[in-house]
Amino acid sequence: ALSSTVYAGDNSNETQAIMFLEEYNERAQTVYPESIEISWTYNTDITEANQQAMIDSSLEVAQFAKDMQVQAQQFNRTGFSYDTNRQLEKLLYIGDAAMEDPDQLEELNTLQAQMETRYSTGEVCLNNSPDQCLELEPGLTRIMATSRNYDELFWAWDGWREAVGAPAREDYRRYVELKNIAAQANDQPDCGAYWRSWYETPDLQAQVEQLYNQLKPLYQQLHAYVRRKLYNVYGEDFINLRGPIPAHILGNMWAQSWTNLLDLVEPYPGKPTVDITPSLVSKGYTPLQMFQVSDEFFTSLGLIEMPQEFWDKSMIEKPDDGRSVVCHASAWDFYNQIDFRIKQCTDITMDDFITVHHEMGHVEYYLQYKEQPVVYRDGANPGFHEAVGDVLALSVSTPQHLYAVDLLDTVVEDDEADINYLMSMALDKIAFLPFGYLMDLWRWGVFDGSTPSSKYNEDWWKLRLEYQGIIPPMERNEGDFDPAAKYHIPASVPYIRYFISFVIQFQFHKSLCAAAGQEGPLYKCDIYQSEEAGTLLADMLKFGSSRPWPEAMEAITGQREMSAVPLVEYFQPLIDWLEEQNKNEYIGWDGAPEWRPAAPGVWTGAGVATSYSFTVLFVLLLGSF
Ligand SMILES: C[C@H](N[C@H](C(=O)O)[C@@H]1CCCN1C(=O)[C@@H](N)CC(=O)O)C(=O)N1CCC[C@H]1C(=O)O
Ligand SMILES: [Zn+2]
Repeated sequence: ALSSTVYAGDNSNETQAIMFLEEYNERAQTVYPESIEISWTYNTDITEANQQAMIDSSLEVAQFAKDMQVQAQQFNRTGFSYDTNRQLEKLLYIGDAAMEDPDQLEELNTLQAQMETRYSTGEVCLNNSPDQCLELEPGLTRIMATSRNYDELFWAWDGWREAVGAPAREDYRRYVELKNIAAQANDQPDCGAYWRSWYETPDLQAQVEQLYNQLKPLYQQLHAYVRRKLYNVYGEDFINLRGPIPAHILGNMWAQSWTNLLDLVEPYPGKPTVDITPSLVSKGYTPLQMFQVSDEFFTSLGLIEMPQEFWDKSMIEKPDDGRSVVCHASAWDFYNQIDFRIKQCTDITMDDFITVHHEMGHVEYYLQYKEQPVVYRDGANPGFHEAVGDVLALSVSTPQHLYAVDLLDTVVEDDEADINYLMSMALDKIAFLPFGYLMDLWRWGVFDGSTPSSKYNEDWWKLRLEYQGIIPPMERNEGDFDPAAKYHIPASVPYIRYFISFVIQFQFHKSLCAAAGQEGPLYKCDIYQSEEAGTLLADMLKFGSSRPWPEAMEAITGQREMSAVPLVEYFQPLIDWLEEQNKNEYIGWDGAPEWRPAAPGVWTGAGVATSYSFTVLFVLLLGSF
């Protein structure tokens, strides 16, 4: 609906409107590619000059978007066709580019670039010695994934927040003010409302809250079971069996995925592992081979292969020439129907193998809708874009598939092995749900003013306790700014899309499995080489954002709603198993409100040095007898 800021002109000539849209589509495919290439240069070589070039270029693109908006506003759209109307509307709401004051837009772009640079170059140094510094990828990520030392984990967790969290607070406070000014220039009350408007779903918040409440019992069961297992490892000083879990011992810097705890929590340890990390390493897999295996899965469905330019220009490994890069993995559409890339500091792990599929899912979507007008080269909604790669990964991850493509040497098919597999999937998909939900619960509160900057960290940890059932290993205060330790906050990338994706990907999986003629339990389905499944998916992807997302949902699932039912169906055997396992556990974490974990010890890396020197000393002593 049009209102004060964005008004209608009086030109009712639809032929002129269509000619304008065609001219826009032509010019956009020069303006955007040039700017995205400059952004790519910064992302793959962080320097002051490249950062400034990106800021300058984004100001030029904003001017182009503004010029186009003024032209789009001349039309009176009331009598126009659905498609002309929809295309024009996409040109009226242009995000930050709508800001009236160019100085404020430059300030905002500079803040966003500075926050991204701080995060991407952040590091934690041992004993403050500059030659023992670790960046997030791969150093700190590997520690969070593999260490079982409570103090070492705290060192990495706290050091990262000290390096990139607290220092971002003031930038973030000003960023929020400017983002809200931009939102109001797009006729929205605040930035959270503007981000939600992309879903064209008036009751979006109510819908995601309902989905979360339907899934909360699954999460509480998993939380209780994992808490018990962590209690067996870390003991009663650090784990209270009726309370929240310390945030730094869940195998991930943000506790958003618990897959790295599989060796601690596996229900039936005797079975062959479903984690292919050892296989990838022992078989000498390279990042390129990981990408090729993923591409082969996509093409086995009849989907479009990655083009030559993708292989020529992507960055799939962290450079070793001293360059600073934005390691956080991402997929890139250059909006010229030719250039599509992934930038990933790929580590040889199952986590990164899954991420490769996630990113390639984005590129597949780009390829499928590249014939659409530029204004429609987007997901049906942002959650759809996040779901594509993950849907395929649900098939790839099955032990049967991994065995078939020689990524697992042995596979056992019995009830216990199935429970092990479902546990490994739950550690990713169920553990994620509260995090995927709370990230934007916090940000929506920040943008609408209910969370003032004086309560940024307090409200963050309130949500982390209420939804994730985790607690900081040490008392936090407003001198900290922990949300900025997660990429999407300083990088200004909305997050509810991932929560939505984790729900709808199981709806898509169920429909694609039916199309592939797979009859067994949903968690065993593998759509590999099914052209029927591929066609069903591709036909929806080709829509881009040309139709409202319920139509895209209907194209795949035959109905128009988001639903948690397929996710619950997929995990049902594990839910039953967990309820049995947990029958004497305290479910939830409100049973010890006064409890706090004991303080972590100081980690100087001495743990390694001491044990090493002790061994040497011991051998010397032996030798002297
Ligand atoms: C690893 C992944 N990186 C994002 C993604 O791929 O979504 C990157 C960075 C932000 C947006 N982005 C893109 O690539 C977009 N250009 C894609 C598009 O919209 O076209 C990521 O952040 N993930 C994956 C699981 C949960 C979440 C996390 O790791 O918390
Ligand atoms: Zn994504």
